[in-house]
Parts: sequence; C-alpha cells; structure tokens
Amino acid sequence: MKITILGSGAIGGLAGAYMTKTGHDVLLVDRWAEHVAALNEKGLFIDGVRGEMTVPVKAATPDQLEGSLGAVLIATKSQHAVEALKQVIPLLNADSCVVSFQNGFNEPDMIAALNEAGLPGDRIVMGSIPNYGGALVDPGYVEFVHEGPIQLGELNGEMTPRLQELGEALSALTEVQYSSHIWGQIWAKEVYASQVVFSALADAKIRDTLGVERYARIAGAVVKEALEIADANGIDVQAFDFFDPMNYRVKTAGDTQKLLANINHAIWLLKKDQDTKPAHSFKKKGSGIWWDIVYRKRPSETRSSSGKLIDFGKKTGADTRLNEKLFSMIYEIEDGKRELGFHNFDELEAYTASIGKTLP
Ligand SMILES: NC(=O)C1=CN([C@@H]2O[C@H](COP(=O)(O)OP(=O)(O)OC[C@H]3O[C@@H](n4cnc5c(N)ncnc54)[C@H](OP(=O)(O)O)[C@@H]3O)[C@@H](O)[C@H]2O)C=CC1
Ligand SMILES: CC(C)(CO)C(=O)C(=O)O
Repeated sequence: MKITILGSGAIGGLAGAYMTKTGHDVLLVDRWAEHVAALNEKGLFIDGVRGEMTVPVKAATPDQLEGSLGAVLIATKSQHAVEALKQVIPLLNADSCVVSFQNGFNEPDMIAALNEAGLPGDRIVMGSIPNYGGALVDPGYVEFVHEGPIQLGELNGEMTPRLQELGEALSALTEVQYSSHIWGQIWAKEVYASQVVFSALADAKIRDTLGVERYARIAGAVVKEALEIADANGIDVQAFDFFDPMNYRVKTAGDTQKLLANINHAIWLLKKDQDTKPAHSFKKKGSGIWWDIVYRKRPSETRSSSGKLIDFGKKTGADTRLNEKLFSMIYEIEDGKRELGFHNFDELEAYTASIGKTLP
C-alpha cells in the first residue's frame, strides 16, 4: 500500500519511519524544508522510549508532490489540517482515502473542503486518533516520548478493506484499535484534552501539575464540563486507555476520588515507559500544547481544536464557562499577555469556585 504522510513531525514521522522500516512504500511530506532535507540526507533519527535508531526514509516538500499519493495521512497540527489537504486535492479522486491522523474535530472541515472541490468527502475521509507521543526536536530528529495505540475507523463505522489494509500497515508502529465509533473516540480525546490544555498553564512537568491533587481537582472540573458539552451534543463519548468518561460524571465526593484515580492512571500510562529509561533525559516534559508554547515558542493548536469544543457547546446552549476561561488564559499566554506559572492555577481555582463548579 502506498502511503503519503502530510505533516511529518512527531506523530507523522514515527508512523512513517516504522512503516518504511517494515517495507511499506511511504513518502514523508513536510513544509519544513530543512527537516525534509535532513530526512532525505540522513534518515529520521529517533530516540526515547524504544532506544535509538535511524531509519532511512523518502521525504518531500508539498510542492514536490505529483502522481498518485495512495492513502493520505494528515498529521499536521489541527490548525493546518485543511490547508494541508487543499494542497493535494488536485492529486485526489473519488476513490482516494484521506485520514485525519491527529487530534481535533477535523473531519467535518475536511469533508467540506473535498465536497467543495466536487469530490465525495464523506467517502474519502477516515478518522483516527494517535495515542502514542513524541516531539519533533530538530530537523530529522524525533523523540519517542510514550507508547500508546492508534484508533482508526471509517466515519460510518464499517469495517472496510482499506481500513484493514491501513491498520495492518500502521501496526508496524503500535497496536491499532479499529473503532466503529470513531467520532465518539475523537470527542473523547477532545474532552480529555481540556486537562492537557490545563497542564500547559505552567512550565512544569505533568507530575507537578496534574499529579498534585489540588490541581487535578480543577482539571477534573474542566473535563467534567467538557463531557457535559459532549452530552449536550448527543455524543456517545468512548473510553480510551487514558480516559474513561464514566469517571468524570461526578456527583459525590466518592465520584471525585474515581476521577482523581483516572487522572493518576493517565499520568502513570504516559510516564511508565520513560521511568524505565533513566539514561535518556526526555526533552518533552509536558504535553504537545506545552511543547509548542515552551519549546517551539509558537501558538499551540488549542484555538483550532479545543476552541471548537466551545462552538459545539454554544450551539447547544451548554455551559462552557470554565473551558472558555481556561482557553482564554492559554490564548493570553500565546499572545504574550500572560506569564506561564502556577498563579494561573490559583486564578482558575478561584474562578471554578465562583461559578459553583468546585468538585465535591
Ligand atoms: N506529539 C504528540 O505526542 C501527540 C500529538 N498528537 C496530535 O497529532 C497531530 C500532530 O502533532 P505533532 O506530530 O506533535 O506535530 P508536529 O508539530 O511535531 O508536526 C507537524 C508538522 O506538520 C508540518 N506542517 C504544517 N502544515 C503543513 C502543510 N500544509 N504541509 C506539510 N506539512 C505541514 C509542520 O510544520 P510547521 O512547523 O511549519 O507548522 C510540522 O513539521 C496534532 O494534532 C497533535 O495534537 C496526538 C497524540 C500525541
Ligand atoms: C496524549 C498527549 C497528552 C501526550 O502526548 C497528547 O496528545 C499531546 O501531547 O498532545
């Protein structure tokens, strides 16, 4: 199966390297010209949870694309998903397969862009959520930060030959979980993402933010509200390895303990592979949101992914105040109007109490 990956950073780069290594015909595409040059000259260097290796890969910039692309995986940040897709629309046809291989509610916008070009978007687009983690450190260098499965599914829930074929190719990297409810899976990652965004209010390790009960309680309240936004939209939010929505439907103090246990379990899952690698000093200490703000010094994908959660909430009249406050604090940090730091947690804690959303 020929596979073209648009956006070959942490997520796209790792998938592309492992699939290439097992003999698949993969082209890694990225708009960062130095990264593409390094990939072609030296291959992709990977370190982190599985040790070090260099994988020779084929890479190109988007303007070099021509001919048939095979299955297209879009692994940019969500704010770049549609523009990445639009670049390749002239090379697609009604039988093409395009996978949103990233976080965020990207599929409806991708379908709309394809429909606008006269292509059957709902047939072409497939959904996915990668749950392994990494960081694009330098051109040609990705740190593999934690293990995790990939969820993959047709938007109509069917098991199709192309889904199976792509799943088999991706299993060169990690476990592929076929989902008949991929939209509920995508929502689950976005609901959970509210606590990921929360942890980026300070330049600190996840264990020092979500790992502290006082802060985990605020994060839990934010995720609880996000889940209520999903409920208001009639979404069947699915569980995944870091997150079980059942644990966030809090009514009693006992329920809060279950929620805190879920957060601790997520931290354990994200960190367990790193704990066995004391020789490697991990560069990525927080989430992808933290990585963009602190390490790459640029806006994260919060506006384009979590921002849409607020739009979904407003459309259905759900209460979005806590998530809106949190995201506005991140936007202020990105716009240089607010400092990163633990004072942000104090402010959000006070706001949570002021609107009566402190967990019991
Ligand atoms: N990293 C992680 O641990 C995890 C990430 N995810 C999700 O996966 C997605 C990808 O994240 P990640 O791999 O970290 O992102 P990275 O920033 O590491 O990589 C994305 C790459 O795509 C490039 N790009 C942007 N627009 C285009 C375009 N139009 N054509 C070609 N290349 C383009 C970017 O270039 P430029 O820098 O110029 O924008 C960048 O090099 C995100 O949605 C993220 O939330 C999910 C689970 C874990
Ligand atoms: C799962 C998690 C939090 C960790 O890699 C992620 O999706 C990210 O870093 O953006």
